[in-house]
Amino acid sequence: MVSVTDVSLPLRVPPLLWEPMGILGYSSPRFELPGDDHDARNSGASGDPVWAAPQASGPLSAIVPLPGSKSLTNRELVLSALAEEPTVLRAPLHSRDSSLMIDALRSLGTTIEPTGRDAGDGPDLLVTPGPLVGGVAVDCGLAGTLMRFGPPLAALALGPVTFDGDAAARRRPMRTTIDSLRALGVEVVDDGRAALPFTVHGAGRVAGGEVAIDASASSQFVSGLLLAAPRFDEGLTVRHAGERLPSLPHILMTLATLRTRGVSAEQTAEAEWTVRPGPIAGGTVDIEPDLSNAAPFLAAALVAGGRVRVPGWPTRTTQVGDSLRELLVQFGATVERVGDDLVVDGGAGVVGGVELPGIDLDLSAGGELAPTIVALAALATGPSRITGIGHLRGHETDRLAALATELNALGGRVTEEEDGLSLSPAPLSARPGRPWQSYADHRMATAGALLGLAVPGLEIDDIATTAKTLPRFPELWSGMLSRPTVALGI
Ligand SMILES: O=C(O)C1=C[C@@H](OP(=O)(O)O)[C@@H](O)[C@H](O)C1
Ligand SMILES: C=C(OP(=O)(O)O)C(=O)O
Repeated sequence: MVSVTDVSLPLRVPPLLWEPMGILGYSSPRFELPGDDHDARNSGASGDPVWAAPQASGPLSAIVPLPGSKSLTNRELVLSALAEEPTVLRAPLHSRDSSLMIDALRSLGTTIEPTGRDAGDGPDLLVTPGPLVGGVAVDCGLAGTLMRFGPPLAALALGPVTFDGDAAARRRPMRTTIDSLRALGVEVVDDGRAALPFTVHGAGRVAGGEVAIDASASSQFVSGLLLAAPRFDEGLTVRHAGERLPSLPHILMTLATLRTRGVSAEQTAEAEWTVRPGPIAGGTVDIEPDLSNAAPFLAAALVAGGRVRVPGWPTRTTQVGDSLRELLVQFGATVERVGDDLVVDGGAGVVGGVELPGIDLDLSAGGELAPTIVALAALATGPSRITGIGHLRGHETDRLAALATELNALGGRVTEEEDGLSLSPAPLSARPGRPWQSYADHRMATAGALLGLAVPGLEIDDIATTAKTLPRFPELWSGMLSRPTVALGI
């Protein structure tokens, strides 16, 4: 759980000592491949070298420490910018998505500086709110959290704020953000496509009140409004009127982060949430490790066999990644807590002859886990059906099409349905010269790496795209595969 406590804030650090877009090396979605023993040859769709997905040489015995949650980091950055006092974010995520959020908030008038501590994945951050100013352009990259959380905050700025992003970001659904702001009296100018790019003309205040929206394409439409709502004159009640609502845990996470900072934020009906106006506290906020990014690593135990341990698994959390504890059991894993850590044991694993069962699963609550779960289902010996994930067509890429295309290119038998995917068992094999395509989607890239444990010769076109939420993915992945058993003692 995040916690807010009063601390004495550290001294300001000169900004030049730390520049997230420079020194940490994720100013673009590409970054240099870390030195490991996997060949980089041929060329992927991005023009970068392909990454030869490593196979496991034996059962795993790995401890994989994961950096901070994307969803918590970007919520806490927004709340810190809107707070009445400074906040220290401890162990935040440093990745492309969080870096873009930091840049956006800085340009809007927030001061964000590193503090002393860096446990290896980047420094803690001191966020000092300032008056929100317009006249700026925000690059959302491909970050859903920025394109949906940024505009309601920009409505509180004085002046125009233009939002744009990657080519793929211009295809992501934005209509509900635009329509809801207009319904609240905020001027938004777009080119008629109800997509990026568009401009929010902030008037320095938003009256708030009530708004009915269709959040069936993304829960982030709800979260974005709720995060800014304490600063609206009357607060806000958001009512979802669409036929389905994906990713409910992420809305509950939003309410929890608001409440932890002293804001009244409640679910007031089945699909209705109310945030009352009031000050947002600062203090110190601890960011949990990203449990959704744990998915491919923990699932690796089921494929390669052996045990994978993720340190610092929270005992109570709003992260949907916590549901991996049940999901992986459905595939036959043993999952246990050891102290503060989570350990997944996959026995001999697929490569050791274990047959994974097929599954029938509604994943609407945890769509961001789908690429990992679908990859496991593709290795199962029984048929699977994964439903409730139609909204994944509006994620980083159309994930249903991408998963079906890439798995079928390996010989899989995957069918796209309106609301999900069905899979029939089939042997998978890599086709020389035809790497697994990531479609600029970090979770497609990690799903490919997971399959590569069991599919000899599999190459990934663009492993660097994992920098969206986990810049050290290739390094962590090869570390997981190479560490000696005894030294780790698990
Ligand atoms: O609010 C958030 O932090 C998120 C909400 C979800 O979005 P959708 O509701 O669009 O699936 C999730 O998939 C995404 O990775 C992060
Ligand atoms: C859907 C995802 O990201 P975003 O926050 O960009 O929507 C994701 O990380 O799986």
